[in-house]
Amino acid sequence: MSFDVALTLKRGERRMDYAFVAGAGLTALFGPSGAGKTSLLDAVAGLLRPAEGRIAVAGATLFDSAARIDLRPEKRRCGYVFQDLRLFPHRSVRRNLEFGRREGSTLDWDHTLDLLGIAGLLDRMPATLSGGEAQRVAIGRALLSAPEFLLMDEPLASVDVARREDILRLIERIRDELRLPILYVSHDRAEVERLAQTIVPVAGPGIDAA
Ligand SMILES: Nc1ncnc2c1ncn2[C@@H]1O[C@H](COP(=O)(O)OP(=O)(O)OP(=O)(O)O)[C@@H](O)[C@H]1O
Repeated sequence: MSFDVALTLKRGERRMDYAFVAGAGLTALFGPSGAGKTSLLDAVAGLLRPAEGRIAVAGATLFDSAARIDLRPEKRRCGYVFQDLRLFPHRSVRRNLEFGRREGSTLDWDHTLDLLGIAGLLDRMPATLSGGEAQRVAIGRALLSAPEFLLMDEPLASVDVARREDILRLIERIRDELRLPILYVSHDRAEVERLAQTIVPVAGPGIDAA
């Protein structure tokens, strides 16, 4: 199993329940705005503590309330591509990529730059990048941390229509060549149907309340 999740998150007054298992490849969390997709990625990354439940990725238990397991974020070995990218604005692309870099990555530095087509951007500052370029740098930073799996939150959100296809193909290559399990958030059905081996509908708290 790539992802084996059964848990409850509480945010304010809201309670969100998730339960799914997924095999190899890309698993898409699909649902409307506010349904709780980003909250789940944060929980898998170890940035948001579940009220209860269990999270296992590729056979490793990251969180299990019953067994009192709660690995620290840096022990979870995930590459997280945030929805807002979170590149460091005062650091060059090179220094952004070096941050969190870890030896043992499936791809070395040169191959990563090559795969992403970002070798020519190393001396640029994030504010000077287009949406698509910034997205590729954020994906590069995640890959260079030698992750065991990837979390990607709406990676096409800040990419203009003309560059969408490039990023879609890139994500397909990461999925097929690196074979990392990917948990991917989107609210676009066509995108999800193209990319995902497993689709997990996230209905959100509105359904619970009904
Ligand atoms: N820091 C927070 N404190 C309290 N409630 C929060 C917090 N962040 C999110 N929420 C609530 O949790 C619920 C799920 O939010 P979340 O961001 O996970 O949804 P989402 O499906 O990722 O939405 P979107 O597609 O708009 O990013 C929402 O009702 C939201 O208002």
